[in-house]
Amino acid sequence: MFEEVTELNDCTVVIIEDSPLTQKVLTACLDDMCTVVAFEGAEKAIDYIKLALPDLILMGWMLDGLTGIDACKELQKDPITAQIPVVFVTSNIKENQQEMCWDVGAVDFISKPIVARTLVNRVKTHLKYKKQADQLREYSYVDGLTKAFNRRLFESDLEKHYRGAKRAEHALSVIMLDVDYFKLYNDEYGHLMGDDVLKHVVKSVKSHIRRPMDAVYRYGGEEFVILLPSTPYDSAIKITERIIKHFFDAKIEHKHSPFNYASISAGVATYNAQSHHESAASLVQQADDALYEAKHGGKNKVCGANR
Ligand SMILES: Nc1nc2c(ncn2[C@@H]2O[C@H](COP(=O)(O)OP(=O)(O)OP(=O)(O)O)[C@@H](O)[C@H]2O)c(=O)[nH]1
Repeated sequence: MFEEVTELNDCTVVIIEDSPLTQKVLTACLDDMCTVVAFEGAEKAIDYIKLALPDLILMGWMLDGLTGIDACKELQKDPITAQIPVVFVTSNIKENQQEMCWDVGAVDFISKPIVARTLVNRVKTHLKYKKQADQLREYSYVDGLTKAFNRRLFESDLEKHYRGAKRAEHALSVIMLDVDYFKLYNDEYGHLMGDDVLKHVVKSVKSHIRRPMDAVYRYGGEEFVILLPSTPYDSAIKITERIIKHFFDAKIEHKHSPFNYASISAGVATYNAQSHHESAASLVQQADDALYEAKHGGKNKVCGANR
């Protein structure tokens, strides 16, 4: 099931260590294998980790500012950074201190003085595990045919982004997309060609959503949903218009469509501080209602719920 993990040079290891000498030794041992970024203090390191999402953290026990234990607790609070394995680099810590490390999510220890070969092999093993875990997560959340994310991930991302939008008073736009006259397309050109059309929907979407948090999910058979966090209604409408145009401009022959080519319709709904959505589900329902309007108002177009 796994592709064998052989290349580690696209991995990043963050070292958080207040001793410049230990930092130097760790970096020198690892930087032939992967990218290494070193910090003396935990606060700056945490800011970097939240943005860069490295593959492994080598954590000192005492650091400038927060302790290694405090830094781990901070990383555990965020479900995304909590997934990054942490290895403590320590000299003779007591049993109860080791317990504290396990309690805050450490996956291993490396003892000082550093033995280069042990360090390299341990780091290699943890990086391989991390890559395999990432692959597995991806397989379980990605639709095999279209490579969009699947419905299961959509439900959890929707809830997460909806809560985030409410808390931060940001906008959250939801776009429902559906292929027009798709039953007729399948009947005329066959299921395999139909599958290619679905792949093309995702390609069109992916070429127009660029922010790291934007994502497209396969919602059902020929229906897709896009989540655009921190994206106001007008921008979501513009992006959707571009996606619809990009898809149509591929000129995929469809002789049973009045447009002669395959097309998609879309509905947009946006949560913002002024809108009245009781739940994330009601936001999706609004986008779905807008999609229904687009379908019944001629197709190959977008309708919005927040006009
Ligand atoms: N090729 C292919 N077809 C699929 C897949 N999943 C669903 N479908 C087909 O999508 C079609 C959806 O048909 P309808 O719901 O009637 O929608 P439609 O024909 O597009 O009609 P409108 O949406 O009103 O334009 C059905 O024929 C399904 O078999 C898939 O994975 N691959």
